[in-house]
Amino acid sequence: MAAVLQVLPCLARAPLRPLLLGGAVVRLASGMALAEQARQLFESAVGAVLPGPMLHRALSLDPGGGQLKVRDRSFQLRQNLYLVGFGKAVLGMAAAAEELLGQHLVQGVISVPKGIRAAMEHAGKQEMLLKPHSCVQVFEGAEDNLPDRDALRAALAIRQLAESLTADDLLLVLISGGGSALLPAPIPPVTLEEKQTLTKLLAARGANIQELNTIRKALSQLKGGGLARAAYPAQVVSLILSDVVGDPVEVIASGPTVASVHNVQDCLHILNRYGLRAALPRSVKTVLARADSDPHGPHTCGHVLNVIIGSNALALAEAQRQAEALGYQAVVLSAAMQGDVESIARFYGLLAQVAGTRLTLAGAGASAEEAEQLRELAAELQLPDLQLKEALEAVVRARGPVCLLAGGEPTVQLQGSGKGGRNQELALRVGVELGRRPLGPVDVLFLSGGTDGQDGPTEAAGAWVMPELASQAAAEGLDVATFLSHNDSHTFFRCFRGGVHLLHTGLTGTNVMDAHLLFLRPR
Ligand SMILES: Nc1ncnc2c1ncn2[C@@H]1O[C@H](COP(=O)(O)OP(=O)(O)OP(=O)(O)O)[C@@H](O)[C@H]1O
Ligand SMILES: O=C(O)[C@H](O)CO
Repeated sequence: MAAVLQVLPCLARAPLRPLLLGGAVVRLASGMALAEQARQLFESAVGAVLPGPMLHRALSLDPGGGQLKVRDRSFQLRQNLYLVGFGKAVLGMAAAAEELLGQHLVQGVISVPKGIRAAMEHAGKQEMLLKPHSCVQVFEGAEDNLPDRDALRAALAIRQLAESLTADDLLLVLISGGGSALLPAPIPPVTLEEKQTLTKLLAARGANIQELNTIRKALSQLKGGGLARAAYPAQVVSLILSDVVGDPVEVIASGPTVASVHNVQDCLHILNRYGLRAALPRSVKTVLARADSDPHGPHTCGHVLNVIIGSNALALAEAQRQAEALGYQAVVLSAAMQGDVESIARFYGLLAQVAGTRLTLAGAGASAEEAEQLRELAAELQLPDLQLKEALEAVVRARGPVCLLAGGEPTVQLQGSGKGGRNQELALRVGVELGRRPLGPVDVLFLSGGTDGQDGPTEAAGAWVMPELASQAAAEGLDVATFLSHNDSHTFFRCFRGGVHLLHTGLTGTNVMDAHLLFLRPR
């Protein structure tokens, strides 16, 4: 994420509104190009979870300025407000907090990705930057999302500030995705390098974020509630931007203000599962053995208020509202899209086929076989919040344009050395799926984008596709299957039709995983 130096101003556009002409709502859905609408809805999703709007929704000062309200809780302010933060979106969150809290803020320390201030400055995103003489100290580190010496220095400064607080103080903690790598404080004798190696090995062997962060918590002074313990007896309010499916506060950034419920057995199971138990460094074994005999048991965090202030579901809800304003029948399918990218692509292909047929033939038992395949695949994917039945019912009722929205984080098993990201790979695969299925007399478009504005190590946020993709590509001499076999989706989209299918937003300053938009418009 840190490598991108360009942020386009398009995300600052006003929210979409239906046009009012002579009192009548002009249904833009019938006129505006689908691709442009898709881009705008994606931007509206991201706009709902930008640091400024999020912080303003979560925090308010009473008119006298003596009380800080966080949701339904009030905190007395008397030169006792401190701030720490860590994560990819925390620079903008801290800037918004500083703007809102003004001189009430006594001191702060944040840990953010390397190069992020320069990137935001370069893009003219002043609202993502702290004021020139800010009381918040900024550390940049964790290049490539890996803990490093700079991030360690930041973590120690954060710990020092937390430990200096008293029972009269209030600590505001800003947390977003990428926070784990930006807050490394291994328990001695574990070294930073040992922690780095173990994390890399677990990730490379396919450990999911829950497993990875369980291990990180066991080896860290600040994760798994450690930061909250360091700040005790001060009150702690954590404002959390979720980048994990289901918004589990104990997993996001490894839950530094949430008491850990895992024990050493959980860690050993995970290390066993990935064949890492036998080769553990002595230091790691020592720390795990010590934790096992910890007479205090799990620590509580009664002095902490953890609040999710931004999530994928929130972003999708805003895009849904805007789609409805454009005249679409809009349904959120799921904010927990997880699984192999190939299966997810097949899911969207089948969904477009079933929905397309129902939309144009009004149900009537059409595409029963595909509907069954779709249900089976949905069951296999085990998406906890999937609203498939509701979405298909809405399609039958619609008799007009439909927008199905979803979000989450599919997985790509990297096989080739190509350039791409999970959104571009998903879009490309969905393009192929759409091309090989009968969809009926309906225009279909699928867009997939990373809400942080950077999909994998590319400068694009994602891409959009239509059913004609594979045939148009072939006419240009591009073989989609070859690009896919090398995970080379970005190279494909750069070549295909001069790159017009790429979604470019630049770094957005937020991150709530990915958004998927499927449009069906009867011709
Ligand atoms: N060539 C490629 N093709 C497809 N996916 C890729 C490719 N290279 C990397 N990826 C995927 O990109 C992801 C890493 O990129 P990125 O930094 O955007 O994701 P992330 O670490 O989950 O961070 P964030 O949550 O901020 O998006 C991984 O899921 C990885 O599998
Ligand atoms: O930092 C982390 O642990 C991941 O981004 C999940 O929040």
